[in-house]
Amino acid sequence: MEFDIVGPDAIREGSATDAYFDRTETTLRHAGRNPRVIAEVTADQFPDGCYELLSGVRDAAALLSGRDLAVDAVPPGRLFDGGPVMRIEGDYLEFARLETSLLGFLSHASGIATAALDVRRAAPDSLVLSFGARHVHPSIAAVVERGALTAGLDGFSHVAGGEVLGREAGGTMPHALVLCFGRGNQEEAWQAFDEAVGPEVPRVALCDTFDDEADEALRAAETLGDRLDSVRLDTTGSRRGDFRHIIREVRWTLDAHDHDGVGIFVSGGLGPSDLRDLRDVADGFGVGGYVSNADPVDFALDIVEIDGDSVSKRGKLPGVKQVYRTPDGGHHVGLAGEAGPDDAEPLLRPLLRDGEVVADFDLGIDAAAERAARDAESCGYGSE
Ligand SMILES: O=P(O)(O)OC[C@H]1O[C@H](OP(=O)(O)OP(=O)(O)O)[C@H](O)[C@@H]1O
Repeated sequence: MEFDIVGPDAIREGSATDAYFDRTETTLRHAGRNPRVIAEVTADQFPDGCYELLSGVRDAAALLSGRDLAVDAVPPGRLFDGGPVMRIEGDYLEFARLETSLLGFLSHASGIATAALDVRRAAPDSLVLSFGARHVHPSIAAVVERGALTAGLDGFSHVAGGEVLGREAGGTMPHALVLCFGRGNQEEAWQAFDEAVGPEVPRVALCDTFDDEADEALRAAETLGDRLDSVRLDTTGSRRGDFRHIIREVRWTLDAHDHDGVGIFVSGGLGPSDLRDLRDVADGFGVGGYVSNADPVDFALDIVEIDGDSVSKRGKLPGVKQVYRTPDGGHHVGLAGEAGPDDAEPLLRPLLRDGEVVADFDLGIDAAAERAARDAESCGYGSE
């Protein structure tokens, strides 16, 4: 049996498309038309103060590379608010059928990265890990984890996603491990984990499986002593009551027994408002669904110039555009042929020429994360 996965070959050669692009190609070839066009990928036409974080540019570059196209793009990790994030110039039939996958790459990845930035900004000084790959189709696990890292989260859980990204996944123990040792035998589970895993794995004991969190946390600390890095509380929603109070009680109990070096890591159904509420009492967070289940950004691809003439469908803005970041963090959209605002930085930069990624266009995760952090600060994204 095969998985329901559209493979890389179908994406690259363009059968991963909507059928109407097949019809369009057939019709244009029949009519002998293949105009030179400029098309832009845009979410909102005008800035409205709601920034989003761009991701997926690397996959877009992989899709469009090797073709006779000139592509300009906003680099991954930049925040945007209205106007194009990508511009493609070429014969229309060179890329018509790629629109479906191109928009999917950018839309899904940017939605996830934006949600991850919400989380990052909610707890800027806490350890925050991405746990949400379990909620999505495994074929996009690397997209989730790249988005998390681009937004500045500190790590992620998906092993194969990490292999795609060239980064190592992190994690300690699930409830299943503790359950396998049985009720009343949590010490055995924590002890066996400590004996079994490599020294590089932080000893984080899951302390909510059978008994009271404060009780289990103390037992874990007494079992592993100085080797215990942290306890993880993943108290299920139906038993949670006042999670902040539970965390403070665990902290109190650990401190009262001279285990003040043991950190408290919490997870389970958390989003930005929870992190704001808990960031002063917890040392770290695992966030899953809030990031991985984010709505995709509503990108569209629109032709804005054909054979040198400005054009657009109704409701879209004709003409080739540039987007700018001003020193105060503002985002501006203007025609590419006109001057931008004073001291503004143009954000659309050459991405592909002659089928190759332009040498200084850095598609790496670290560069993207640095841009995201800088932009979020300058735009005041998510500051409360
Ligand atoms: O709720 P999210 O933010 O999406 O977080 C993802 C999951 O991580 C935690 O599971 P855990 O690692 O404890 O797994 P387990 O319950 O299967 O042991 C938590 O219980 C969530 O189910």
